[in-house]
Amino acid sequence: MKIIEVQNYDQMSQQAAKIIIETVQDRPQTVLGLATGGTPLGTYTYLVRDHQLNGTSYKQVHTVNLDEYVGKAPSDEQSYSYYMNKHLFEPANIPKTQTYLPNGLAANLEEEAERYTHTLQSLGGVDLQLLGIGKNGHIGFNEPGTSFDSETHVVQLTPSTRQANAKYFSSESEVPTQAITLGIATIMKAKRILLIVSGIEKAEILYQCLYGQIDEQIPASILQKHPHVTIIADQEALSVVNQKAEAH
Ligand SMILES: N[C@@H]1[C@@H](O)[C@H](O)[C@@H](COP(=O)(O)O)O[C@@H]1O
Repeated sequence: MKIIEVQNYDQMSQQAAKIIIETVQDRPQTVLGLATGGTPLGTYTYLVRDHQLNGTSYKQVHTVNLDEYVGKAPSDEQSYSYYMNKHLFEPANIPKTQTYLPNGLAANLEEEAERYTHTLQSLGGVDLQLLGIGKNGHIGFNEPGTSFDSETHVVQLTPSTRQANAKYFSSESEVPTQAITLGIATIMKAKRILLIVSGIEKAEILYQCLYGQIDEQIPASILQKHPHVTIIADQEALSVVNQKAEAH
């Protein structure tokens, strides 16, 4: 795993955007795996800025998102679909027909999860997967205890995740209780993974993910086994890693 330490959130966002831009310029038909949450927002801002200033084209790119809340329509401001359209797809002019998210309104959620797996396969898999990490070590919406062999599936969100994500809703009770997410095995099939981490509240879990036991209780710990992971983390997020390194 390659760890790039940066000073702060802005530098993390800039560096992550640089890697994505280079990947797309190098291979315009790249399949990008994308994430939501607060962490990637700055990265998307830099991608959009570069698109506007330098004209990097996303016309041939396909995007596959990690997850979507069950019960949220794309027109709903709290859906991940709405978030992606607003922060990246529209301002970077990515053709809508080439962007994919699970359908959180599907009548049969299990079938939708399977359909999403097929979509991903038909695209030939993800070339570069952007990932954030939840405070409990989740990736996508794969909560602690999820099998490392899991493919795309429907999940019950844990109280801690619903609490952490409540800041994007008017109250915690508004946070959906279920989501559809790419599984851990699905995420691990990406050719390259770019994990971005910022802030002191992720410092302990980042340490455990990078140097702790590979354990299903800490979903992101599986990344230790991926052959091509780059982690861009700021000083706060790396503070526990650095403290422990000094102590040795
Ligand atoms: N499903 C998303 C994850 O993909 C994301 O990594 C996590 C962390 O969010 P934040 O970046 O806001 O800390 O939030 C959600 O649960």
